[in-house]
Amino acid sequence: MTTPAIDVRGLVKRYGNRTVVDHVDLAIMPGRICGFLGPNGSGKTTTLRMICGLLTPDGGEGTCLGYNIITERDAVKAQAGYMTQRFGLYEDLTIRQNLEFVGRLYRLKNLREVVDQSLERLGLASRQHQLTGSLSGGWKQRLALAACVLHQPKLLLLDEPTAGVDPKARRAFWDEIHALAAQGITVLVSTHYMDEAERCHEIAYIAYGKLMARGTAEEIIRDSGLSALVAMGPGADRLAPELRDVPGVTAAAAFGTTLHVCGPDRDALWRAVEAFRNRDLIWEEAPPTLEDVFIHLMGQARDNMGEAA
Ligand SMILES: Nc1ncnc2c1ncn2[C@@H]1O[C@H](COP(=O)(O)OP(=O)(O)OP(=O)(O)O)[C@@H](O)[C@H]1O
Repeated sequence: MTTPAIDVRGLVKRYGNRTVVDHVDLAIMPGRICGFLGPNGSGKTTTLRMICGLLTPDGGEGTCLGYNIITERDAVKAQAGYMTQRFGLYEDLTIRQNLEFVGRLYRLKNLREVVDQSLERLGLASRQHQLTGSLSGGWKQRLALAACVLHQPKLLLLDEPTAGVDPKARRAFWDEIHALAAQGITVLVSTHYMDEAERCHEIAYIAYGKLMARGTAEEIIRDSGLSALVAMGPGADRLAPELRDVPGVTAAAAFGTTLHVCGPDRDALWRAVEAFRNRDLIWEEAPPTLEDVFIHLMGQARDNMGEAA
C-alpha cells in the first residue's frame, strides 16, 4: 500500500490561552490535490507551517513525505515547497535573478540549466531580464510557484496562492497545479475561492481550529445532510436578509436574480419559507452548493465554541 504524503494526527497549536489549531488529523495520498478551506483566522496557515516543519506543534505527531514533522524537520523542508501568502520574491531583481537566488538557496547543481528550463516552462524566457516588480499579479504568482518547484519538491504547500488574481491567470495557475500533480507531486492548497475548491481532488474544511469536513466536494455536500431551496421571481434576491434570521434557515443568499436558502432539516426549511410563498415566487428544491455547506459548518463550529465557553 502506498504511504500518504502527509499523515498527521492530533495537531495542536496554542498562542497564549487560545488554541488556534485543535487536534487536526490529515492524511493525503501522493499526487492528490487537497484544497484547504475555512474562514479567516481558522488555522490554515498555522497548520501548513506545522506540516512543513516551520512551526513546532504543541501537540500531535505525524509524518510528511515519510519524515517525522517534529524530529526530521530539515528533511521535510528540503523536499517540500512552501508558497507563502504574501509574494516572497524580490521585486527589484529580474525574473531570472529571483529564480537563480532561490536555486542557490537550495544549492542546486546545473543552476543555469534548471533556471533556463523553468523560464521556458513558464513562458517567461523572453522576459527573463525584466524586473519582477513590473509583472502583473497573476504572473508574479506563477513565478512564485516556479520558484517553489525549482528544487523538485515532492509536496507543495500553497497558502492562498491566487488571492487577488484575475480569473484567467487563476485558471493558468490551476492548470499548472494539475500538471504538477500529474507528475506525482502532492498539493495542499489553501483558498477562499469555491471554484478552486471544486478543482481539487479532495477538500479539508477547518473552522476555529477544528477540522469540520473532509472528502471530495460531492462527499462533503452529501455528508452535510443539508437541504436547499431556490426561489425565482420578482424580488426573490432581495429576501435574503429577512430569511437569514428565520428558524430552520442556516444561510440565505442572492445568486443573480434568484434566492438560495438552506437548512439542516428539509421540512423545517419548507416551513421557514412558508410566509414568503404567498408572493409571486416559484420555490424549488435544489442540491446545496459547497458554499452553502461551508457556511453551515462555520455556524456549527461557532455554536460548538459557544457551548464549550
Ligand atoms: N504568531 C502568532 N501569535 C499569536 N497568534 C497567532 C500567531 N499566528 C497566528 N495567530 C492566530 O492564530 C489564528 C489562526 O491563524 P492562521 O493564520 O493560521 O489562520 P488562516 O486560516 O490561515 O487565516 P487566513 O484565511 O486569514 O489566512 C488567528 O487567530 C491568528 O491571529
